[in-house]
Amino acid sequence: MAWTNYRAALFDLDGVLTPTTDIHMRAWAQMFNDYLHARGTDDPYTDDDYFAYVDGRPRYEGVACFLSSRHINLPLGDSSDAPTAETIAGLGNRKNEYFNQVLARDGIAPYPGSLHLLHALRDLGLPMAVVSSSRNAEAVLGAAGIRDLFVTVVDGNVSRDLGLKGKPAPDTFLHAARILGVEPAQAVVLEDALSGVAAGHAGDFGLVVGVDRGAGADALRAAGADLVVEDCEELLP
Ligand SMILES: O=P(O)(O)OC[C@H]1O[C@@H](O)[C@H](O)[C@@H](O)[C@@H]1O
Repeated sequence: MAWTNYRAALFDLDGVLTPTTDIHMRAWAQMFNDYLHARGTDDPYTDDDYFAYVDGRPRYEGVACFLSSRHINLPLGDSSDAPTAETIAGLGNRKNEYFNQVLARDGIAPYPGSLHLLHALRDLGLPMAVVSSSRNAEAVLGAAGIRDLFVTVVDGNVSRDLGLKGKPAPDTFLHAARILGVEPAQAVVLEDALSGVAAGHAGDFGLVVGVDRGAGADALRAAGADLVVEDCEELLP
């Protein structure tokens, strides 16, 4: 990987730097299946639903996208909704409780290959940012002990405060590139979610790397990945 051709690296977090996708996936499955069961629906929520409708999107957009695939219409509600509320925000908050319980109980460590790559890029002096839809990104980076490696973290909170469109729109990646002072063509985007790869592609970034943690190499390429790897270790300079 010729990193000297680029001036910045923009990393997605969940599934690229930390194995938090597994925690998110389990939390989503528990929440959606409990909810579908309570509605008396036979057709369960599956991992395929996660990759198609939820992965990489901001929390409430993931809820809305999945429910709409099942023709279930709920009011949006508000982020202050109780986790018991039958609203899009309430269901998202319910999932967030499960996520935080597991994070607090089990902690999180970065993928070893990702940590090697981060250290190698730091040694090259390449500025790095995290661009995550998650509103838990700072907590995950802190728990993983890697927050200091990044100039900036554009997460779900920053994006909400600035009114940026979430992935698959390119806005959050473009915002991070602006903070790092580079043109999109000079930056590499690293993503595991189809929505995130699509965001990198839409932003005309110099290189969009798909990290295949389950979405599938063909699907990542179809979403706009220029290169697909199974682990960030393959990207060492
Ligand atoms: O609910 P959070 O922590 O704000 O995260 C929103 C989304 O953030 C993304 O980074 C994850 O890939 C998704 O699984 C998650 O649903």
